[in-house]
Amino acid sequence: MAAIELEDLSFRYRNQRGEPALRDVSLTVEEGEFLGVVGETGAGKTTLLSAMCGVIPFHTSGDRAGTVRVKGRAVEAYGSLSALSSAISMVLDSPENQLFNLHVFDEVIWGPENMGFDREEIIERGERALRLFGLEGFEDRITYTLSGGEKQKVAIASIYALSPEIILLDEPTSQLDPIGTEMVFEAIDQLIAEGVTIVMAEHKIEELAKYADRIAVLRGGELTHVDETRAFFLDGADHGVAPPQVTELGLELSRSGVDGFRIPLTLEEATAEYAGVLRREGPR
Ligand SMILES: Nc1ncnc2c1ncn2[C@@H]1O[C@H](COP(=O)(O)OP(=O)(O)OP(=O)(O)O)[C@@H](O)[C@H]1O
Repeated sequence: MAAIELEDLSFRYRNQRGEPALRDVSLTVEEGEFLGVVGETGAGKTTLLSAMCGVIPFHTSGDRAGTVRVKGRAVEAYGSLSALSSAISMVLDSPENQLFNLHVFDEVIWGPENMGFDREEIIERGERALRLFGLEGFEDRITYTLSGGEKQKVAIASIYALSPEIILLDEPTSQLDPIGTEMVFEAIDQLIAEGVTIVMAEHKIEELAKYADRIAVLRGGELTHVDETRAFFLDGADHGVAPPQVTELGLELSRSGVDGFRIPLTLEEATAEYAGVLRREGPR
């Protein structure tokens, strides 16, 4: 069964003028897939993710047409955002907006507590989430003293503790430096290993090239292109997204030196590494 199905989805915010935020978007996300969503500012990425996870229509109203199904069931049929959250949940771009508790462990168990699990299950879920994302020892850390990357990892762990089968990430690295970005992608790697379905809006095309199974392009609210990642970059299709440049990769693909200081790879190393990524049976 598909994880998410969109059929002719259109949406206009209540106070929106001009073109609607989404126009006739049809798209299927398979179970266990990692779909990257790219597009310029205002293209509709956040709106698309909000419609997938039920923020639209449960939280944000407007004119909506078409259907959104999560695990074969229309989003409205779930009845509420919290009913949907055990199937699909979203990580926002700013961790500050989604960390509510003073201590890391309280943050991670906050969702399971609100779902009404018994105490043993709550603790088990919290510990498992911290273990999975390498956050053991962070239990008593004060959330606002964490680095940006650590905060975002805690945010992902907190969503993971709800065991949703589908996790949406809305530009989770947009406010992070390269080290923080790497932390987030390490966490995403864990989600992939756990078989979680992932939809991620992301500007860092090099990271999507490495991790995503398919890439979708939104432009002016329309889905203009969707393809398997390898074909997306190699087929030269006119999707308007610049392929990862080797020179950019030279900056992106860096390794840790002393005290975590980043050492850029040489151009030859970066080229070889990117070719290696593509040579494997696709990016993933
Ligand atoms: N609450 C709102 N009310 C009215 N219009 C909105 C609202 N939120 C978004 N929009 C408009 O809908 C369109 C799509 O916005 P959206 O935030 O989905 O784009 P985006 O691709 O996520 O952009 P960014 O990369 O800047 O986050 C834009 O024209 C935006 O101005």
